[in-house]
Amino acid sequence: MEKIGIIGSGTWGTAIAVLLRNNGHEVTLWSAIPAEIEEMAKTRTHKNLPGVTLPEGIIYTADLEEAMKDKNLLVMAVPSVFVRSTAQKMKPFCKEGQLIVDVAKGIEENTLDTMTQIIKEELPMAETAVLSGPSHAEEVSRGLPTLCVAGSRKKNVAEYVQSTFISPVFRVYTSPDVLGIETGAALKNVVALAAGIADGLGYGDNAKAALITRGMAEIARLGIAMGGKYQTYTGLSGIGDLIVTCASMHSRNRRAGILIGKGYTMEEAMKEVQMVVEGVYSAKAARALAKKYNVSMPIVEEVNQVLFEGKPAKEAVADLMLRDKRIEHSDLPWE
Ligand SMILES: NC(=O)C1=CN([C@@H]2O[C@H](COP(=O)(O)OP(=O)(O)OC[C@H]3O[C@@H](n4cnc5c(N)ncnc54)[C@H](O)[C@@H]3O)[C@@H](O)[C@H]2O)C=CC1
Ligand SMILES: O=C(CO)COP(=O)(O)O
Repeated sequence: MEKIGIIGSGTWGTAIAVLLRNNGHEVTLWSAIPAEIEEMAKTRTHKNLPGVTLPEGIIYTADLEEAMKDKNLLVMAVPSVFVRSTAQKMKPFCKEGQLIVDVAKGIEENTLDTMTQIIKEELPMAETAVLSGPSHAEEVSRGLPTLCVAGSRKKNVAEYVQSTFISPVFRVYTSPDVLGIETGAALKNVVALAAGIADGLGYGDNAKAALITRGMAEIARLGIAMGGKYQTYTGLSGIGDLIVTCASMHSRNRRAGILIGKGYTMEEAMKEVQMVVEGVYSAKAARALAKKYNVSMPIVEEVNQVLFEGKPAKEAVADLMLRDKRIEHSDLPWE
């Protein structure tokens, strides 16, 4: 049995608490918002996970020291925009070699840092890892079969995360490609906004499949330029997560996109979804990274124009359709 502190009690932190508690670990769940965690402790439910009763024995706290004290593993589960400020608050309680597994998916807008890079900057004494893949909280919290990948540069760390999280309903692979996992995780949210917008416009399944495929090409192009590995983008944290986020009714990014496609502004859509829409924050970072690495990302560019420059969604799709004629990438030379 491991002692685990989960930093963040949104839907994902809570679903992970359910998984890890059912795996027999001692689980402490922390929230920055005392009223939120008190309500969860009282009702053993989460407002955005209807029908799920939280298992017995989870410890609920708004005290960061309590959440971190004597823990074998911490899970960073706050939305990406709060990862830096939360890591700063964790500093006084963070011991040498403390393992922190990031599960937040994003790239910081002003620094272009990934989540484990932020954690390392703020908590240099910590050991970091990442857990990612197609894993909606709504399904994980109900014990539905899910597969993820645990990433660390160190094999023993990745394998420790794997053995802590793995269960008959949650299969975990390992990978040394932390950057590939983190870039796939953050960038798929931007493409999922585009997929949602296409749904909101009433465009069909062909358009969806095209966005997933060409979106993956953009993600892999940028990720590989940054140092990620091709195979990672064909794996669970790449195409796997992109598919589920573009297709699932649970996806916050897709749902926000649908509303935008129907004519809502970005702000109205985010308000309506009520949970974090990470793609909105990662979109600007993705555009900046595309520029920095001189990589073509037309879908990311159009999403930015729709979100932040008032471009009508229909016009964005038309502009994607009317781009210059291209070859689909192939290693096979022409005859
Ligand atoms: N929900 C899901 O199915 C999955 C989410 N993720 C990732 O997990 C991260 C968290 O997402 P969700 O749990 O869905 O978010 P959520 O929208 O359900 O929860 C947001 C939480 O943010 C917390 N919060 C508010 N202000 C804060 C502050 N100042 N400092 C720290 N925390 C604060 C609140 O406790 C709130 O519960 C995101 O990066 C998301 O991409 C990853 C995989 C699955
Ligand atoms: O990352 C996720 C599933 O793997 C969650 O995606 P959304 O934030 O779009 O719901």
